[in-house]
Parts: sequence; structure tokens; C-alpha cells
Amino acid sequence: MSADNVFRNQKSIPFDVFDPDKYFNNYYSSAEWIQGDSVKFFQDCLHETFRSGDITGKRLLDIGTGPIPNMAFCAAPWFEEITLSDFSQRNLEFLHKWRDGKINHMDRIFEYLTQLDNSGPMKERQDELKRKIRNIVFCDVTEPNPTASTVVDGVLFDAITSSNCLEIASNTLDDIAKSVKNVSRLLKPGGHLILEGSLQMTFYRYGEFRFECYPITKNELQDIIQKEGFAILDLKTSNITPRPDESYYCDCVNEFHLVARKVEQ
Ligand SMILES: C[S@@+](CC[C@H](N)C(=O)[O-])C[C@H]1O[C@@H](n2cnc3c(N)ncnc32)[C@H](O)[C@@H]1O
Repeated sequence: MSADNVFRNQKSIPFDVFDPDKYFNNYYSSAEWIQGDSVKFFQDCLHETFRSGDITGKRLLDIGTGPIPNMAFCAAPWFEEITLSDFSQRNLEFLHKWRDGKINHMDRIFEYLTQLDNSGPMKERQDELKRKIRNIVFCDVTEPNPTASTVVDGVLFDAITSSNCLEIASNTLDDIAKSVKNVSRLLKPGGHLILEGSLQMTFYRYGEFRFECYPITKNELQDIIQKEGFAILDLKTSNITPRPDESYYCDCVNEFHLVARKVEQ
């Protein structure tokens, strides 16, 4: 397949395009990220958001986990039960393998997060996360009930985390608003939504697959979140020039980290 084959999104292709190893290697394995790029921005923001323990509850759902359970890692000390979810079966299998101790691809990122937290041995933190994972399930944010037909159907969560997912599953601004509405249905009133992702990105790649997406701006994101019934508690954007090797994979202008609370009716 040519590198220029362009698709709308993962749903529009009748087979599973996601290669967890390739994705991890492309985006997370560069030795340079620790010196300051989007990967570092995301981890630093997560650490800031979760370190106080103010965002807490019984159940947490991570949406579009991919092969990277870093958001759940930061949240794990403050929740009793964690569900990871994704559209790609290959990612779900990959997460099972990691939980069963057959893959240790996250060690460097978990080490970095543990050092920021100053919270004891990384292995203990990782074991805590693995112990708290109740489900690893299919999810489609474009559906009105994103986790329908799985064991989490009907359960409302105290917090939902998601990174680099909603904007890549969507081709229009309206699609993104619908995905936020769909995800919000799984969240308790008063619950927290923690989103991370890319701003003004027109494409991204997984391996040889290139996808188009809607280049959402910070103002548009704010509007959607507020219209969908959330109060924004924090919204940070990065100020990072992408590394030359990164611009092949996506053309985002910068990244965001958002914390919002679902307003109680
Ligand atoms: C760019 S990866 C992000 C993975 C990880 N959260 C991260 O930040 O690196 C996007 C993830 O969203 C998933 N995804 C794509 N379309 C989706 C959809 N409609 N519903 C839920 N997840 C979807 C993909 O399978 C993939 O794992």
C-alpha cells in the first residue's frame, strides 16, 4: 500500500489498521522525548492533574487507550476500579498481554511518571494499576453508547480520561461534539473528564495509513465542552515545535490538556 493512501477514519476501513508495536515505536520510543516534546507535555500535565488526589472516585474509564495506559497509571492511586477501552481489537489484545506481564513496553514512561510523583518503585505502581483493572473492552466514541454490548454497559463512571482519540475518530466539528456527548453519557453528574490531544491537526498516520481529521482549535474545543454541560477547570496548551521526524506522522500545531467537571443538573 502506498504511503499516500488517505482514509477518513479507522471505522471507514473494514479491517483493523492499528499496529500497537509500530504506533508505540513511532510516537513514544524516541530517546529525545524526555527533553521536551509532546509526549513529555502530556505526562507532565497528567502528573499535575492527578498528584493532589482531588480527582478521585470508585470507577475510572479510559477511552481510546491504544497500547498506552499512561492516563490510567496516573489516576490509579485515586480509583478502585479501572476500565480500559479501544476501538481496535489488536490494541485490546496488546493491553491484555501487558497486564499479563508478557510485554513491558511502558516501563520508561512509567519510570518517568513515578519519578515526577516521587511515589516509590515503579513496579509497585504498575502492579497497583494492573490489580485495579476490571475490564479491557471495545468502545466506539461515535456511537450513542460507546461501550454498548460490553460488560460496562449501564455503569456510570466517576471520571473519564482520553488522549489523542476524540479528534482522530472525527472528521467534522459536529462529529467531535457528538463524541463528547456520547462519552459524557457514561459519566456521573459531578464527574471529571480529562482530555488530551492535538489542536489544528489535519492528518495523522499509523504506519502506512494516513487519516484526515478536523483541525479543531482551542476556542472550538472550549465551546464544545461547555455546550455539552461541562465546567472547564483547566485548559493548557503546549508551546512545542515538533521534531522533524514527528511531522511525518501528524501536522498538529500544538497539544492540549483539559480538565472539566460535568455540571450536576
Ligand atoms: C492516536 S491513538 C491514541 C492512543 C493513546 N491514547 C495515546 O494517547 O497515545 C488513537 C486511539 O483511538 C482509537 N480509536 C479510533 N477510533 C475510535 C473510535 N471510534 N472509538 C474509540 N476509539 C477509537 C484507536 O484504535 C487508537 O487506539
